[in-house]
Amino acid sequence: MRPVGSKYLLEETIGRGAMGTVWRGRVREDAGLADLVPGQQVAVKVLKEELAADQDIVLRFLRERSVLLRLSHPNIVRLRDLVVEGELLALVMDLVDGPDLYRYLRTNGPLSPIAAALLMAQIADALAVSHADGVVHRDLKPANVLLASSYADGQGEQLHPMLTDFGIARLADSPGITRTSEFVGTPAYVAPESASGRPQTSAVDIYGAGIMLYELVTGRAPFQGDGALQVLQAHLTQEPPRPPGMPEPLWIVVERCLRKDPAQRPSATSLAHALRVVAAGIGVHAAPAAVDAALAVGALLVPEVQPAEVPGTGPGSTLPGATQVGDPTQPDPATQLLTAQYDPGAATQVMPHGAPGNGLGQPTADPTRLMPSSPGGPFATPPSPAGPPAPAQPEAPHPWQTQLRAARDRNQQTQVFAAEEFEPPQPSPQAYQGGGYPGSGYPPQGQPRPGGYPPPSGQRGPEPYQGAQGRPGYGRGERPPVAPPPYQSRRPQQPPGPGQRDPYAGQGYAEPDPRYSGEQAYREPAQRQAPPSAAPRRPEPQHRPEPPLPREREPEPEREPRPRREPRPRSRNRMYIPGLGCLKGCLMVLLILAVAAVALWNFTPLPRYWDDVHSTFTSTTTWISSTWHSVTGN
Ligand SMILES: Nc1ncnc2c1ncn2[C@@H]1O[C@H](COP(=O)(O)OP(=O)(O)OP(=O)(O)O)[C@@H](O)[C@H]1O
Repeated sequence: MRPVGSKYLLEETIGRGAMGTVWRGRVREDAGLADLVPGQQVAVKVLKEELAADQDIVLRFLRERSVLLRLSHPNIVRLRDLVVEGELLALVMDLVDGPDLYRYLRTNGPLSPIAAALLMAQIADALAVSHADGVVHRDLKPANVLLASSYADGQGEQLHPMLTDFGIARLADSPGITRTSEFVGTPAYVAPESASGRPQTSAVDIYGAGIMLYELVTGRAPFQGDGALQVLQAHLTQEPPRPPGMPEPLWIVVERCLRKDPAQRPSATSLAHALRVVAAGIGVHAAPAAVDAALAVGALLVPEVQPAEVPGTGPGSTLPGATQVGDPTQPDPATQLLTAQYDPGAATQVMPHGAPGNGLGQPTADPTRLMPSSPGGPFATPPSPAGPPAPAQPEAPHPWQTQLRAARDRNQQTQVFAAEEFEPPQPSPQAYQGGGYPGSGYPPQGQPRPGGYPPPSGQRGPEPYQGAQGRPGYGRGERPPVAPPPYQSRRPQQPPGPGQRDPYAGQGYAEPDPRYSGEQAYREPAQRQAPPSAAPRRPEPQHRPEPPLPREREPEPEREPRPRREPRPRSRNRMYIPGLGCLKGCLMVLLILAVAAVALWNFTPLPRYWDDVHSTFTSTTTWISSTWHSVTGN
């Protein structure tokens, strides 16, 4: 075990991201902390050494310490401590026992519109609190939403979304790491103003929430592209396509969140409220008033009066000579980057705003130098559009690369890797062909990914990460199996019986069957197992119980028509007589019985026994008749 500061011990790696390595750790017995118990498990994010070695980041880390530490909300992963020790910079936070939303979606497929709305409403709650405190997340994406297991009486396991990585994007936003022409973010979720170097406000988080909402329901982000810059350009120039099957009220919310003009996006508070109204009004059992309220949701989406600003962004960061997207005098960046591959699930990137002529409004920055990537990878340098190619120079390693290499050589325990080493394994688009979401890599709704998390909570066996044991042996890409949450649930067919309370009446989502717990309660009756005698309980529920987020009832999947039965092939025997098969069998049985009878009669003492029985019978009847005659006298 490795000490971090004087208060924590690192036990093992949980996962790795772009900014550092996340460890499962423990509070030391002699730590003497007010709000953490000795021995309590924590998650410790050890930032990469180059971040820790950056004076500017350390200063910002310390300056923002108090605001980040006081961010407290049931849907925010609580930051407990910031440790600065020599060249080590670490964030200590609550350990969350569950998968992140990105992994969850990849395993279980998209959510129903109601479940997605209710989940995002909770994320919007978290954003409302942080925006009120002046903290903009700036890197909203499913990988930054952790799903904590919680146990509520009679409801089994539920997954509770918690937003993490507040302030991290800002830490990486240091001149030592990024240049004025770069930003931190994940291309699929980046707001147009971030992509083009305009001032950023809390509205960038609302944009990220809109992208996430779209993705939760459809399984794919609205703006796609082969290269990162293509995706960024799509954010700037394309309108999001309305996905088929998305309920009108939910689409109204998504569309408003994805407005190019940040001033037209709703505040986090109004977004949370609107999403709950939508969730209540789009279910199959929604009351007419709830349906009407959901259709009028547009009126609830009011912009923030004074949005929190992201310091250091804005006109100052747009350097002279920058070109704008859509500038007809400049070559199209998309065509420059057609060969670059783009991974929508990739980790947070430090991205260039653009090279001359890339149309993204920023001057030269060699993308390959920022986050070292494999040749032809996400940030491969586009071919220079203008002038003859410069003579090939052996490329000097970027300071980051040098530092990373040195860090790896120096320190085996706190592992620091180059970005390309963290790439999570991506399912091939073919993996789920034949259903689901083309190109998303997600399995079809409700269908677990091969080798994914095993269903359901009732069948979940003892797991190595339960209770105080933590999650030994699981790194990024090796998260322990987690049962699907009630988001996957279905509404039971029967209404609640007499005297049974319907806890979800009027909310448009399912009533659980009280005889069952957890996911079982929301299954179709035919799919349920026998009711358990008692719902298993965890000794210490970690989070406040949330109402389950069941799926609305989905239409029965269309059954494939039965293949026409081929007529039975006729016997090749031309003398075929219908029914003879049966007759033959009967005759054969009779023959066997006859042979057996003859054999019995001839080769066993049966005839003798028969004679004995016969004579006994005859003498008995003779005796009975003579006795009768003597009694009656005739
Ligand atoms: N508080 C926590 N409790 C439990 N697991 C965590 C916690 N924070 C992060 N993790 C896990 O650690 C892994 C790495 O997280 P990290 O935030 O570093 O990377 P990321 O979010 O996947 O990528 P990025 O760096 O781009 O944000 C993820 O699998 C995440 O689920």
